[in-house]
Amino acid sequence: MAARRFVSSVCGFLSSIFALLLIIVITRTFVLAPRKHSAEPCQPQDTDFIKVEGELLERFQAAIRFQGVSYTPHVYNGEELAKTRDFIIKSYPKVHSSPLVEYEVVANYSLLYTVRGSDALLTPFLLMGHFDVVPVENREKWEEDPFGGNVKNGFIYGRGTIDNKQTVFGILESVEYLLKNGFQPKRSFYLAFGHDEETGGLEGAAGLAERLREKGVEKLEFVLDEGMTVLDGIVPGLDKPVALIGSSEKGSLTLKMSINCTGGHSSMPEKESCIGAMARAVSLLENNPQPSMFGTGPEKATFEHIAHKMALPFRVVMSNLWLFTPAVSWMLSRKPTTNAIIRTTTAVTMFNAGVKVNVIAPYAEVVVNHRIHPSSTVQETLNYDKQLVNDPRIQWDIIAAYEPLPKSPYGDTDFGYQTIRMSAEQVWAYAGVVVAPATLIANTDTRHYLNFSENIYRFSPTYMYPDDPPRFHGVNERISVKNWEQAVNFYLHLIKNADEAKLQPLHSHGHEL
Ligand SMILES: N[C@@H](Cc1ccccc1)C(=O)O
Ligand SMILES: CCCCCC(=O)O
Ligand SMILES: [Zn+2]
Ligand SMILES: [Zn+2]
Repeated sequence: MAARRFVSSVCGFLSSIFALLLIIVITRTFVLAPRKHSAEPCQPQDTDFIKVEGELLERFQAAIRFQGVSYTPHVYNGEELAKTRDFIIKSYPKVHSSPLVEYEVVANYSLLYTVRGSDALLTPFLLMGHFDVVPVENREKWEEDPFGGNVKNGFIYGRGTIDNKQTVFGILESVEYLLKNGFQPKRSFYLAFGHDEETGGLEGAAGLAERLREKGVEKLEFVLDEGMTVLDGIVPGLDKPVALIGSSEKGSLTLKMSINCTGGHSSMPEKESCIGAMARAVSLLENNPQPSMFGTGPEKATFEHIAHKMALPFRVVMSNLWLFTPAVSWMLSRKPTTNAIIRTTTAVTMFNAGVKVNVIAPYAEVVVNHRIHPSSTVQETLNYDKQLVNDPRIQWDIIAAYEPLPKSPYGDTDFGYQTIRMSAEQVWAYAGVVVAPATLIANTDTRHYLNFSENIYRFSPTYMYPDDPPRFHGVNERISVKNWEQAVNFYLHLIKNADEAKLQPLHSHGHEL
């Protein structure tokens, strides 16, 4: 009898707990208002819009043909970068002759523009990008010449089309168009185009930032660099495209692990070679990823901003991360793109060992490239690796390292973030785009500008489907002609939206870009 009473009271207790959980889950899903934006629609139609055809398309194709490759710090194809620089100066006559614009070459190849506004009380903003590119590997796997700028099936193929010539030339096309049409900005703005971003910007961005300081620039309203993109069909549970604005940026740690062995004749091998020991270390690193930080950093805000647009099951889950974090963390870990948002990533990028087929390798070295989650640090990342590998024979050297960058605000009154958001919503209104803050999973030149502003954002107007992320630094990098047109118009909208003294309600847009 007592046992029966005990069981029924336990059941009663559990069912009341379950009922309470259910009420919390439903309340958080349907009652807590999803994040709404501050801007209301119903503004006059904004018909300003650039059609990319003829010379606008040909100019971008020509830009892709320059092979301004940067390899390691201070090692790059200077001749091709000089040609790119000169092509820019020649191709945009209004930008380079308007009395509103001053421009100068910095560190031989980079370009700095000052576009003077009429209202000195408005704090200037900065738009930046880079025109150097990473080398091309596996050329035979490319469908089109990586430096041909050819159009095939509506796509412009080439190294740099999405990293990052679409930004540099999208900005230039929009400023040229605005100046041609008599645009007189109220708010001044700067343009900074670097020539060595792919090797850390030690000459370009560093020199451009120094030049801004020399010109007396102390504060920037906001900075926009390359970064996260528009993702369509990549975030699980979201059938709308999402424009992720990088309000934070991961840190970076590039490590070298090395090991020395006695070497000798391959007819008398030890039980384990240097190569074997290093292969074991690599296998441990790849099979034991750094811990998930999901829910501790900016990625939580990303999902809070998009939850209300997700399919119901996902919406319930994303609105109740207090309960579902482990499940969501597992789900996001399954794809490289979403996994990179929730943890410090580990990429073994170089493995060198061996000198001859019949000689025991006297040495082996491996390079590991970590991108550090904003909730972690360089030291934590290194400690994790060392404890995991736990091999006293291995020497650890840090090649390059810096902490995750400061987080920028994304509130309803933050001018920079809201201006970028509004511009993305205007350009991709036809697709029902959702905009959210996010962590940039890679790295940019923005760390050279931290002293000018707390409002630093990383967003490229690139529209990506599931098969596109591997094109970054990879094979068959390309951008659709339509997306190139959207990129130009994104910067056109951004510059116009930023020219207001304060946030304006969202312009309603009828045209599909
Ligand atoms: N943007 C490139 C190059 C880079 C690396 C590290 C720091 C800054 C830039 C990357 O993320 O790999
Ligand atoms: C994803 C955006 C690119 C990151 C910076 C770079 O590789 O140039
Ligand atoms: Zn790159
Ligand atoms: Zn880039």
